[in-house]
Amino acid sequence: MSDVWSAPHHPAPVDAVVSLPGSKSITARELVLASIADGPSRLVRPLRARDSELMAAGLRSLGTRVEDDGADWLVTPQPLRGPSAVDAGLSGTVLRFLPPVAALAVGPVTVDGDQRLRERPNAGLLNGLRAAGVQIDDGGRGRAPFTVHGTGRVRGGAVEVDASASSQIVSGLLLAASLFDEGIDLSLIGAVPSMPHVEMTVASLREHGVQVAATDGGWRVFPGPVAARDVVVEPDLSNAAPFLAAALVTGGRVTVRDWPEATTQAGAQLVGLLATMGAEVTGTAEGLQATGTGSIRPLTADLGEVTELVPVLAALAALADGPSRFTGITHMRGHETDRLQALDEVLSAVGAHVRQLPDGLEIEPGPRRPARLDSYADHRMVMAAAVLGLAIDGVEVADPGAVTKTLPDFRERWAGLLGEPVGAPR
Ligand SMILES: O=C(O)C1=C[C@@H](OP(=O)(O)O)[C@@H](O)[C@H](O)C1
Ligand SMILES: C=C(OP(=O)(O)O)C(=O)O
Repeated sequence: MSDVWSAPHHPAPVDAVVSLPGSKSITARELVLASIADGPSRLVRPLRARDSELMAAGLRSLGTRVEDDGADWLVTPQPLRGPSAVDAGLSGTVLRFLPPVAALAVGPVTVDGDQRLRERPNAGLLNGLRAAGVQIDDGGRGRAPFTVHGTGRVRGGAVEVDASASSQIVSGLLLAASLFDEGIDLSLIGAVPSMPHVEMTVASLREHGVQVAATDGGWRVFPGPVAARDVVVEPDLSNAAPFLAAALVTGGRVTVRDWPEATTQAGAQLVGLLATMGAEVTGTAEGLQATGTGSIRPLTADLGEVTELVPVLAALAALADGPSRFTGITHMRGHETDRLQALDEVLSAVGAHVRQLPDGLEIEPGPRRPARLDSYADHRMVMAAAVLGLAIDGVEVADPGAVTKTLPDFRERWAGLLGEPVGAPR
C-alpha cells in the first residue's frame, strides 16, 4: 500500500517560528573537500537526509573515514581506493561531485542509483574528466551507470566543458581539481544554469585555502593542498521556501531562525522574490520573517539562478491574483523529475491554466479544485503540494516520502508550523 498524505488545509493565518536543518549544498561541498583535505575536519549541523547520507556513504566506500558522533560528522581523509560501487540515489551532487574524487582513487569506482538517476544528464562531466586524462566506461550513454578507472593521479590542465545541463558539472570538476597534477583550466562551452551554486563552490574552495581564479571563459584552479577546516553548516535556505510561502498563502507570519547575514546560498534570493510576490520580508532578532497580506502578486522572472525555488514559487503563482511567467529554467527537465512537465500536471490538476514554454512556464490561476497529486519522487514537488494544500481543501500527495531527499521530517515540521497533529498516512 503506498503512502498518501492529506496536505493540511489551513486558510487561517499562520504564526510560527521555525528552525531548519543544514544546507544540502554546503554539506555536500564540505564532505567532498574534507575527504581530500590535509587533515581531519568537523562538520557541525550537517544535513542528515538521503542526499547527504549517500554522499557520506560514497566517500566512505572510497576509504574516507566519516564518523557520526550523533551531532557532528568528523571526516578523516585516508588514501582513496576502489573497487567501489557508489549508490548516488537520485542525488545530482553525488552524481557529479563524487566521480572527480573517484578519479583520484586507485581502482575502479562504479556510480549508479535510482532509475531516474540513469536519465539525469552527465555527459559534460564525463567528457570533462576524460579531457583531464581520466578513463571512464559509460557505454557511450553519458549517464549512470558508469565506471571511473582511477589510477591515483589525474593530469588535469585545459578542459572544455559543456555544463548547460547542470552547474554541478562545473562544481564537481572544480572541487577536486587542486589535487590534479596541473590543476584545471576549465573553459565553458555554452551557458551554465544555477550560477550561484558555482560561486558557492569557488567560495568553499577558497575557504579551504585553494587558489581559484575566474578566467575569460571559466575558472582556473591551481594545484595545491586542500586545507582541513571545521565548519558550522548554515540552515538550508531553499528548504525555507515552503515555510515562508505559508505566510503569503494564509496572510500570516513565519520566521526562519538563524538566517545567515551573509551567505553563498541561492535560496537567499527568496527575500526579494517573496517581496515581489507581496510579502513583507524583514530581518528580526529571531531570524528572517515573512508576513503576508492574504493576497499574492504574480511573478514574471528569469529563475535560472534559483531553480530549487521554482516548485514552491509555482505553487504560489497558482494562488496569485494574476498570471505569472517563469523563464530560464529549461534544465529543470533534467532534475529529480521533468519539473516543467510535473508542475504543469500538478497545477493544472488543482485548476490553474499552465503553458509550457521552451524555457519555462506560464501559470494563470483558475477555479481551485481538490486533486490527488503525485510526488514524482521529488522532494520539492511534495513541498509545492503542501503550499497548495493550505489554500485548497482536498489536496493529497501520493508517495510523500520523496521529501527524505533533503528534509526527512518535512511533514512533522509542516504540522508544527500549522500547530496541527501530523496526519497519519493512509
Ligand atoms: O551544486 C549544488 O549544490 C546544486 C546545484 C543546482 O543544480 P543545477 O545546476 O543542476 O540546477 C541546484 O539546482 C541543486 O539543487 C544543488
Ligand atoms: C535539483 C535538485 O537536486 P540535485 O542536487 O539532485 O540536482 C534540488 O534539490 O532541487
